[in-house]
Amino acid sequence: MKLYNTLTRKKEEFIPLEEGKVKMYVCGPTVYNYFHIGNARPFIIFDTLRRYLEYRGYKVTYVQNFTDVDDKIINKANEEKISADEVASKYIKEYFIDADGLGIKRATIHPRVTDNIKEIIEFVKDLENKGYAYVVDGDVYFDTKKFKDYGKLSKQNLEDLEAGARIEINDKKKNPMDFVLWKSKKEGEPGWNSPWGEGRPGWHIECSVMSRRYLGDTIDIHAGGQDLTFPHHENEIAQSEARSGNQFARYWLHNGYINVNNEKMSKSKGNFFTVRDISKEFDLEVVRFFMLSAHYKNPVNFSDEMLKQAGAGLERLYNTKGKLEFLLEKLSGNLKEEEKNLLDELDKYKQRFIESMDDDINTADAISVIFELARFINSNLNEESSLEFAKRSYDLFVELTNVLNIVNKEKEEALDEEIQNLIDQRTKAKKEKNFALADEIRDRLLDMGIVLEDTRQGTKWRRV
Ligand SMILES: Nc1ncnc2c1ncn2[C@@H]1O[C@H](COP(=O)(O)OP(=O)(O)OP(=O)(O)O)[C@@H](O)[C@H]1O
Ligand SMILES: [Zn+2]
Repeated sequence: MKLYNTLTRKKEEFIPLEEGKVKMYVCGPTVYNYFHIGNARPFIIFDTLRRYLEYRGYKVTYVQNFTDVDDKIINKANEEKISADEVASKYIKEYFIDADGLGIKRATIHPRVTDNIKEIIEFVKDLENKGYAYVVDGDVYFDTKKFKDYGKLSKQNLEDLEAGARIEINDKKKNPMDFVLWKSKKEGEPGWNSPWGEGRPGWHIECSVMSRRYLGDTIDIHAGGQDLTFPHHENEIAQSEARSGNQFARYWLHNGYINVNNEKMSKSKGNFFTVRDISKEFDLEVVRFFMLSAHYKNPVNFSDEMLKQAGAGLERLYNTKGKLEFLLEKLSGNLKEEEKNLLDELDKYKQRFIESMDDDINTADAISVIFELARFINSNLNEESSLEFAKRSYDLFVELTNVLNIVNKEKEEALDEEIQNLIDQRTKAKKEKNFALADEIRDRLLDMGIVLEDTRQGTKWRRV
């Protein structure tokens, strides 16, 4: 399997450190609000990578953190006159409601920063002892000049970074690119005792610490949105590698942006849609399907129209599954002679699906293969087929859709009453010579798996 590694700017063969096992860390949400469709992208994409790795037989340990101490959380707590911990706990609960709706599997561990303060202090202390950190008035900074590889992920050297940086004036830092590891406590903020006085951790240190605590000094995959490459991930590398002397993460994966009118969806710009709001109008499985329909590195423009299209595509796959389930109940018998060649064709879909996913988790191509499989099933399976062939087709369809965790909800069958109602509308339309409407209703019924037969006694129907 190949993955595009931001560190080398190349698609590389994925070889885990330990055979058969994958250690993976994904930067999680800052919990002060419902998360938006842009934030949902890394959660869905890297959940899919994890599911695919598991499908290929790896044992995956998957860590996704919650940033539960941060300026934005503190501001929200002060606005609402509750504690930062209450804000974070509320939105962690809400996170899981939306993540479940999106079909995102729980991480092996979902650590919170505030449960790791002791480990963070120890880590910062180590950096200080090794000469990579300095203290000014109770703040601790990382000394970027001391870490010779600084800039290796974002491929910029320190001088260029400094020249291009629009960094706030801060007289306490020795160099503009230095970043805070520990911040002294200010009025109205939560704080913990430390060797440098009361304070709280900076942002970047949490991921270095939690990744090390739960996965070890060197991990296989570290992932997040493209905006995290610099400075967040660059700083994580500096902290972790300065401390351990070993490589931190071997494969760095970054997803592209979800945009609105070609601008990154973000909380600060206000151009965002929360998953919670979208869930009032769409089944969240449609959002998952929409995300997986594009390659994860490509930018994607988000709109209602795109979601509707994704919904229609998903519906087609449900219809194929419905047809297969119907046939499984009806058919009998072993493979027929003429079906033997078709079995080879079935297997080709599986191979092509695997090839697509092996190519830097190309879910867009993998979904195209599933659509082709659906077309194959629709044209090669009917009431004359054998049960065995229907079963093989069904098993493959379910196997592939399960890897992406799509098309696996129980859909209610269209009710007879609803069908009769549509047939009556069509009969009326035909009487009124509105043939376009009549045809439209017939096609709609066909999409629901219902075939009409006009007889002298009136219109009869049956399931496909
Ligand atoms: N528009 C977007 N498209 C794709 N990924 C995004 C987008 N916005 C944020 N992300 C990713 O979402 C994840 C969660 O990050 P976090 O909760 O810190 O959001 P954020 O970066 O504060 O969001 P915002 O940019 O809206 O303030 C990160 O991996 C981040 O890179
Ligand atoms: Zn992180």
